[in-house]
Amino acid sequence: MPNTLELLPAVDVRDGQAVRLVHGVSGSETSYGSPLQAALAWQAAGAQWLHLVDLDAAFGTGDNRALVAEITRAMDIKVELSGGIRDDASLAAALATGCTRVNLGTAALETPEWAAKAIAEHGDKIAIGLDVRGTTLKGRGWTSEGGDLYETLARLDSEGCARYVVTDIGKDGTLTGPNLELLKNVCAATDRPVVASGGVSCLDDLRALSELVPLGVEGAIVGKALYAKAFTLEEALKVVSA
Ligand SMILES: O=C(O)c1ccccc1N[C@@H]1O[C@H](COP(=O)(O)O)[C@@H](O)[C@H]1O
Repeated sequence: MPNTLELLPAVDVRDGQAVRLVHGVSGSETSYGSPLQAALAWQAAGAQWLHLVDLDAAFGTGDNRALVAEITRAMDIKVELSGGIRDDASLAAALATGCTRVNLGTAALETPEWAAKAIAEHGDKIAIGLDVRGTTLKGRGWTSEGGDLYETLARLDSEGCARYVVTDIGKDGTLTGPNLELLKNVCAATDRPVVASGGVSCLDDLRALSELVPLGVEGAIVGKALYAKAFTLEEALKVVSA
């Protein structure tokens, strides 16, 4: 397990544009232009990872699969791909982009047998996105309820899930700081690495998340703060490598 926090700048794609949402609510988006340019900018700034989300596929309002594949193929860095990966065809297409891993969200809640099969077949190329309000999991673009966080975590642990990406929906896109209590509780409940998502607003948030690395927080997804220029990615990378 690495002893410094990995940073995953996010590019969320809706209708061909890089966007940020507030609380993941469809319609709340602010547009930031070309997702390829955003991804290339994060790579040029020194990112080792890109967190790339097809929001239309997650919401069921179409998809940006061709564009997401083009972006993934254009990257020299590791790519974590998510949004709408829910069956054999979408999983095969996602893995064929050459991404480093994929996140399954809704599928782990609605088709747990299929998700378990994907975990068994693809090992650490699969992460499960645990998107929560309180301790209730959410799927389908965070509009449907999917059960209890800790019960699902125990089931996925027993199925061999390699890693979790934990998003506090109440924090996502709000620049109000990560939910450190939630992350500590999840780390206490599993021995698998956890990637934190939602709420990062300033460099001190990254310092606070870095303190959770010994507990099992492996990385942090950073979105709005970078687009709003609260800090630069270069500054963030310096903070986490200190
Ligand atoms: O990232 C977001 O802002 C987001 C908002 C609303 C829904 C999903 C979102 N992102 C990620 O999409 C996948 C879930 O997709 P699916 O359920 O597997 O189709 C998950 O990684 C979310 O964190």
